[in-house]
Amino acid sequence: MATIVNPSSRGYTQKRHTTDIWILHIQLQQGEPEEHMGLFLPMLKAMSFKPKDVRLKQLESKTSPIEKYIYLSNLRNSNVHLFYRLVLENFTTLTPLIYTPVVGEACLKWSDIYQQPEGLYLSYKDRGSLRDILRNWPQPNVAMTVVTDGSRILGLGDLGVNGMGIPVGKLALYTGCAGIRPEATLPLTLDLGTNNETLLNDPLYMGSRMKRVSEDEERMFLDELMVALNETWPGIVVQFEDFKSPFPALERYQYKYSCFNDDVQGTGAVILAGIITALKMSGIPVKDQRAVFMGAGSAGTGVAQQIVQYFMKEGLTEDEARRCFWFVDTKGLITNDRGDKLAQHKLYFSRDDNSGQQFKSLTEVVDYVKPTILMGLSTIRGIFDEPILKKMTSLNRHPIIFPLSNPSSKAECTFEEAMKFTDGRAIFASGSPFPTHVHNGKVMYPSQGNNMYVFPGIGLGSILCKTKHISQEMIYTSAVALSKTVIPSEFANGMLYPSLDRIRPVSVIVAREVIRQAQREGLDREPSLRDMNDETLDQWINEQMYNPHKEGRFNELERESTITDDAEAPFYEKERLSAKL
Ligand SMILES: NC(=O)c1ccc[n+]([C@@H]2O[C@H](COP(=O)([O-])OP(=O)(O)OC[C@H]3O[C@@H](n4cnc5c(N)ncnc54)[C@H](O)[C@@H]3O)[C@@H](O)[C@H]2O)c1
Ligand SMILES: O=C(O)C[C@H](O)C(=O)O
Ligand SMILES: [Mg+2]
Repeated sequence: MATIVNPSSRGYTQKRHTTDIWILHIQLQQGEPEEHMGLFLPMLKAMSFKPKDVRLKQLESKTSPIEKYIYLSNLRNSNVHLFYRLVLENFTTLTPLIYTPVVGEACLKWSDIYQQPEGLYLSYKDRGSLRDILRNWPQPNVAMTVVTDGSRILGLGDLGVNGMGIPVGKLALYTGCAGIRPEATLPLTLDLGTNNETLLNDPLYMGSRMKRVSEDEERMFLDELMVALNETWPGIVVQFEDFKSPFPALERYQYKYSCFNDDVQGTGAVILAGIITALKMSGIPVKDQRAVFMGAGSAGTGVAQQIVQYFMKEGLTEDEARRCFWFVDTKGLITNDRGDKLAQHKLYFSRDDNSGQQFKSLTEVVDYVKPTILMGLSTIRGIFDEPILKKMTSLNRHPIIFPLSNPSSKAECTFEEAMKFTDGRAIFASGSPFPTHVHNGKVMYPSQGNNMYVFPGIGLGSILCKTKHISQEMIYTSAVALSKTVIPSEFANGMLYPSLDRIRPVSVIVAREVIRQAQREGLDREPSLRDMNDETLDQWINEQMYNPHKEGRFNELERESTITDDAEAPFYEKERLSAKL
């Protein structure tokens, strides 16, 4: 039977061995039947052994996406560098498992699948002591936090503390995409109650069994939190995530602290970048664009505001730009004379040119507006149905169709539906990933307009230049920078975003442009970066980024360990590489 060479015989201390070899060894020791070891046999016979290969095989052997999610979470907790090495080497295939869509399922089941603490939960009872609690966090140098109150997790609604999957997942992308060191990230979930009855009645639910606190109470809690975070880790960048709208914290804090709301601003930036490229593809000038937005929440209005800014830079007046948008919410087209009191964030886009007519359904609105762009941020799966998509195709040579609701189960249409019902003519981007589709023998490539293209670079740039706050122009600049990263071959394939395989260099470009904009506005507090030209700055940014390939012990093991037929099994010592966290 094959056994594994004792690493000390190759000059390694046993301590250096990773958990991977231990797992293989235990399985062999237990005399697993050969058919069960099928996955491992070729590796055991191979001369060159790589822990990451074993991990990928083990991952493949998990049958359901949620098992894969749990497997990867455990790997991150037991061997953080190996986890990030795998992520970086297999970014396109692993991202859907560590983030959307599978993170949605993980959040739905969070209390059931809970394995270990992966972030900090602050509950309403903790108010008055937030600073002391933060000081107990074992990491001295936290630079970035993603914070949610779980009140609107993706398109899945109020999931209370089960929303922790989102800060954990987004921060994994910060590390993966932008090289923020894992120990410099703090996943933070506020337990301010939940209005989700299913959770309140679930004996396994880990959050407080109380209804959500009032808006005023939440605001006071956030006021204390922002002070506490900045006293504990001065200059920390705070990303607000998945708070139910209306969420006034952005207006309250954006000029006081280094913070941004990813659902409003990150979404706005990433979708603007996609729209800039989509307009080039469609060939229709800005002044002739008519965009119907299904869903008028934080993301929808955030996206439209960014596009307004772009249309103005392209020569429209603010009023002309604003009038390119029609919003639909649960009550139909948003108009001034609809008869209900509109939420503050909807007022700007409310129509006054409807001549008293009110339109309830999306179909009626599409017939009335004849849009060039259809944007979905409504959480209604399938609302972009066959008749709507066909209608868009009859109106446009290349209709721009963006079903952005997450996770995939909430998407307004799938890529396949979009291709089928527009005869392959749609210019498409979704929030969650979809597979390629063959239409009339031609492979069609979906674009994923996900915030992960911008928030890592926004965070990285903000941290590195020590910005005083994150301005609207810095966000806008990230969008323009992203739009310029699409290369001709991607454009030719109908892709609106760069390939995810290039996410690190793309994040460097976004970070650099965010820094440059902070410098233009005098917000930066790291003057040495001003003297660098772009090339030097890019190189410097790269040098600051966490690179799992250069970290620690397993790197040596990767290069040199082998498996032979007759050696002793290694000693296993559970060593938490993430112990710093
Ligand atoms: N880039 C991305 O991938 C990205 C980024 C942010 C948000 N999103 C997704 O966008 C969706 C919305 O996010 P949000 O922050 O705006 O949420 P939100 O709760 O603030 O807004 C949701 C909007 O949808 C509308 N809506 C809900 N049900 C409706 C119905 N039956 N008919 C018409 N309108 C309806 C609501 O009126 C509201 O205006 C979520 O699914 C989220 O995951 C995607
Ligand atoms: O950024 C994302 O991946 C998703 C977005 O924040 C969302 O809420 O759906
Ligand atoms: Mg979000």
